[in-house]
Amino acid sequence: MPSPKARSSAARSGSVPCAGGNGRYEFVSLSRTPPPHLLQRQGSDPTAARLRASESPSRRRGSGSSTSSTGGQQLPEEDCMKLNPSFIGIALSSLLAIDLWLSKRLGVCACEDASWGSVRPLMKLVEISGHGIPWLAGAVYCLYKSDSAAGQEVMLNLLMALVLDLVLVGMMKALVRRRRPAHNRMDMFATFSVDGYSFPSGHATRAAMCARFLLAHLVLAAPLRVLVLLWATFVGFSRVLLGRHHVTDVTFGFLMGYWQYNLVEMLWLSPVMLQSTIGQLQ
Ligand SMILES: CC(C)=CCC/C(C)=C/COP(=O)(O)O
Repeated sequence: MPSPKARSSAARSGSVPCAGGNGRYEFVSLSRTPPPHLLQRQGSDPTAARLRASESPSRRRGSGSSTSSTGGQQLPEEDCMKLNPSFIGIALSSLLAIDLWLSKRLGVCACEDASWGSVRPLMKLVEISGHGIPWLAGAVYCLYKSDSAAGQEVMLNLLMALVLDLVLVGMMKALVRRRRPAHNRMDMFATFSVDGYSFPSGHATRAAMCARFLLAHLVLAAPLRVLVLLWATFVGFSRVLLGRHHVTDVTFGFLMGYWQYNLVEMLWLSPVMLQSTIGQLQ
């Protein structure tokens, strides 16, 4: 084994330890060509293979073939590329790291002992206001109580939008399978199995979609319109404060909910269409 002193001087000079044939470690400079006896051994050494793979692309291209052939052993080019992180890969992992860090810092109501733990009950009320069950129950109740055809049409489409949202978010969660933040306590009421996953936030999609729906189909005074927008924003923000979601889950949830409303408009069920569909079924 190399002494700590040897290890630190190796780190300074950019060299790495390699196991020699007699079991001892020898140091090879990354910037200089290794001696011939080490070149031969690198062919079967995984550390050396990793080093070759992380060589600069210009040096690899210089070999003029589709395989790397340092030390006499052929290494497929695609293997080298997998080990070489792309710019997009680095950008994505940096974004992910910032997301994790920010979400953890903002999760100030994640439990009672957290810095804003005392407002957790209030945040849970906001959570319920964006939950699927009160919205579904409210839409069914209004549909039942509505005595105008126009009112029934709007409520029927709100019901369709809410079901569509549950299906699309469920599919997306099952596809992405991102875990919820580690600091989340899974004490949410009435969840589906996919709600164990984090991406995207179902509350954020519902809040964005329902806000657009209400603003488009309910004649509301200006202060109420502002209140609807504030409610939707707060529902999304409370997901991160409660520690339920990462920031990116909520951001994507808002975008998805906004887009879902366009889909609802495209699929809009009109009484005429419903009557003709029912007529065709009979
Ligand atoms: C049981 C019904 C009808 C809906 C489930 C609603 C729910 C719990 C969604 C999860 O939301 P987040 O993804 O924002 O945590």
